[in-house]
Amino acid sequence: MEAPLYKRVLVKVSGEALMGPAGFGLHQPTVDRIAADLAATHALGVELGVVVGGGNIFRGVQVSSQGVDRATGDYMGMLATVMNGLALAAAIMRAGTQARVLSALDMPAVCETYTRPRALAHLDRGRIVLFAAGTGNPFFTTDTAAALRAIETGCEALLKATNVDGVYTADPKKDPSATRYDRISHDEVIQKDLKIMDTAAFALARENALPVIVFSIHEPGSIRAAVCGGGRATTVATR
Ligand SMILES: Nc1ncnc2c1ncn2[C@@H]1O[C@H](COP(=O)(O)OP(=O)(O)O)[C@@H](O)[C@H]1O
Ligand SMILES: O=c1ccn([C@@H]2O[C@H](COP(=O)(O)OP(=O)(O)O)[C@@H](O)[C@H]2O)c(=O)[nH]1
Repeated sequence: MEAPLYKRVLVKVSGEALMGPAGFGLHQPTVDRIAADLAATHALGVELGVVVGGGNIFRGVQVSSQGVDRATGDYMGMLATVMNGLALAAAIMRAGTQARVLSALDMPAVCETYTRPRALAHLDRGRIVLFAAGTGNPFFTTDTAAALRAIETGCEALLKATNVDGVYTADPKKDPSATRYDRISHDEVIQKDLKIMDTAAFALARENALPVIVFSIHEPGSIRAAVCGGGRATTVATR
């Protein structure tokens, strides 16, 4: 029986992870697979917060190049994360685990508004908490939201479930000779400008000694494996 290394973690699920092979929007079998992995991780007794991205639907920078101002584009991006949060929460509940969506932007007819005490109360009661609408501010990313919520809610690690199986010496999609780190410090990631998460997110993680585990979401069961210290991943931590 695998044993979890952590009592409470924050999982960052990118919007793109939810589109699967579809190329845009939500691919329901992929959403269900990720929801099942989250539910199985929760069943190990781990308290789970999840920050969902929105890149499968909308990114602020895309429209800002087409004439919509950046802040407005970013609010549209944050709304996309709320849609993803609702879809993922519904899938988690279908998998038999309680889940709640807390949005950084007030939309009481749709879901609860994020407050730290509310999030902590849900986590204490064993519900998976989905943090939507990023930080609630334009010019930020959901990676920064993930680091922020992880620290605010006392998570022991940030699990970044992404397209690649770890942090490389360079972007592996552009440089085939790039090699993967098993372990690296926050300092080194920032100094070498390794673009797996934005610098604001890594700086926040470094200041608060929050380990970041980077692994591929395409591998079935990878969230559960990462929580148990298994699978292929890079650990970013203070040396
Ligand atoms: N040094 C690096 N190591 C690993 N991946 C990198 C690196 N630099 C850039 N990348 C790219 O970062 C991408 C993951 O970041 P991003 O697309 O922002 O993730 P997400 O959408 O999961 O938040 C990978 O697909 C990879 O191509
Ligand atoms: O705190 C935040 C988080 C997100 N966004 C907007 O929401 C979009 C979707 O988030 P992100 O690109 O981080 O999603 P992911 O890459 O994880 O799918 C971003 O492009 C931004 O436009 C924002 O303005 N503030």
